[in-house]
Amino acid sequence: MAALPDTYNDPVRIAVIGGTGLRELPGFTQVASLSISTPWGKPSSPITILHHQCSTSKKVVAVAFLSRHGLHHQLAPHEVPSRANIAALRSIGVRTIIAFSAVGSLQEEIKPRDFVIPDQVIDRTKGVRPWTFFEGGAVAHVPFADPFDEGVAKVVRACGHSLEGDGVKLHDRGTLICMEGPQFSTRAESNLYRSWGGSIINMSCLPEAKLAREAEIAYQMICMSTDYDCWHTSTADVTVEMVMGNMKANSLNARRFVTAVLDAMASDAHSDLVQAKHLEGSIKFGVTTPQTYWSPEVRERLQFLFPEYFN
Ligand SMILES: CSC[C@H]1O[C@H](OP(=O)(O)O)[C@H](O)[C@@H]1O
Ligand SMILES: Nc1ncnc2[nH]cnc12
Repeated sequence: MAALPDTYNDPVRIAVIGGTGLRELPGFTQVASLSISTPWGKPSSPITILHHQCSTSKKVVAVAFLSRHGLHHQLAPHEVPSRANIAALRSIGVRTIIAFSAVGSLQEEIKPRDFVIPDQVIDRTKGVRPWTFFEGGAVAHVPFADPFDEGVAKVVRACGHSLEGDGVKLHDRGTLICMEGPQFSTRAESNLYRSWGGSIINMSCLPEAKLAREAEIAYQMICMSTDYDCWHTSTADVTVEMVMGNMKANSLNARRFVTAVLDAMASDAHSDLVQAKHLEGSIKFGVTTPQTYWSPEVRERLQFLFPEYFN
């Protein structure tokens, strides 16, 4: 097969970040494979540009796909270069990210293979992952009270519900615990998270969601439950085999879900949402360090991220 072009000229507004068990999106036409370098290094994988034909309008939209843990799942959660991933996606025009994640369930009613659209996160990472673009001489603070994008979430929930009864069960909201890993939780931790009101647990929402917010990108995670972690008294404790087994068994539904979301997002009615017009400009007012005090390195980094704001 001929190698794919390594350039793509039009801006790509929507990206899918695939996680465990979703390393590619089969069924979409691959039109380019981009190797992008950023001031924060290289992303987890080449960014594949896919053409997706919307099933209703027949319109063709370009979608970027990035594999969070690398093409061969060689990056542990704390090794994922999230700053490079988000910066590379923004540099090709991305303003909306649909991020996919395999999660453990912390609640009886969220059964393995159910989908959850989280609306809150509790940060249990340990400060070992770089988590901001704004450091080393340029300080910024962005609101993060609602870590996911409610506008995108609404569309995603409607798509999930449209597939219900067809093997898909969807929970509209939930509090996601993002733990450090790579080891799974102890039983005491799992029970603690339940007592905090946690619904699901993973190792990869943060800092991805924080960096997306800093980059003015609308971000929503679609989670698929693969296990009951280790709190449940009548099911076996989580193992990788269990996670992979449920992911594989339900991969068709995961792909149908993502396809339905891309179809919906492609509609003209969602054009402003996909371009994250509602987030545009927020960083301009979030930076507290006047540009005159920026070092050349800081300027170069922030110009890469926001060429339209800082020159
Ligand atoms: C292989 S089990 C733990 C692993 O699965 C999840 O990955 P992702 O969120 O990328 O789907 C979890 O966050 C851990 O990284
Ligand atoms: N139980 C669990 N804990 C953390 N991350 C997970 N990903 C899938 N299952 C998980």
